Amino acid sequence: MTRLLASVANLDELALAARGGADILDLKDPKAGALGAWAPDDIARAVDTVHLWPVRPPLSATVGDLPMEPAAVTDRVARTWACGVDYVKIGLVPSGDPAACVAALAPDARRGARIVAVLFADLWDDAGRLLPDIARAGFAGAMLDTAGKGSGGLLRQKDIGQLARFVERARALGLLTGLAGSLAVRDIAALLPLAPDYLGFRTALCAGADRGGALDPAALAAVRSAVPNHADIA
Ligand SMILES: O=C[C@H](O)COP(=O)(O)O
Repeated sequence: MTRLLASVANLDELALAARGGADILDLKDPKAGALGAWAPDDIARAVDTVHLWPVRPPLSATVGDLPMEPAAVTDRVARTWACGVDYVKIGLVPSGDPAACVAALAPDARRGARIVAVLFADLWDDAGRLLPDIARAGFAGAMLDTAGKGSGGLLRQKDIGQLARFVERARALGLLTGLAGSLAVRDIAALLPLAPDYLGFRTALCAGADRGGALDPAALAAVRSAVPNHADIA
């Protein structure tokens, strides 16, 4: 079953996205880059907020667009995980040493941190190349997204066959799988047959598809109605 991940920029949007039926709430500052991070205090506040709700959707948090230096990456992932989220998303880019960063995170994963690697379809020729390392390091999942939000979106960067191979390869390695990257409502029907664990959205949830603008409940409702709701089906 494919779930809907909604990236939210603040606590108001966190509540709006939950009310709108998002399955995974992703704490991200869209104005601060592809993986713009919330401040740690705000992440902790979001964790406290959802703990008061009768039904608590999983929370993920991004760590910012970091250079591929093991010390920087491990520090940010550990600090974000310590805030109490369910998943920490870390972007991997081909410059620097992404493989060393993945290996350096293995001890955190062994201690229980659920880490999701975000690979960027517009930066990696073979986005699946690092998947075996990611699985070996004990990451919880891997997703494909786009770094350049003006790059036309995921389906402009990779064709359906390439996306299917990425999802299959990650799944075969035991990883949760996600797809994102300026996805629009019209893209959803083509992606659902690949059965990723989740599809991620920010741009499509905002009025006028303005990623830095506010989350629009009507836009979220349109996305929600295109991604079958597992709660309705169950
Ligand atoms: O993780 C999901 C992303 O926040 C998607 O953002 P986007 O739809 O603006 O590419």
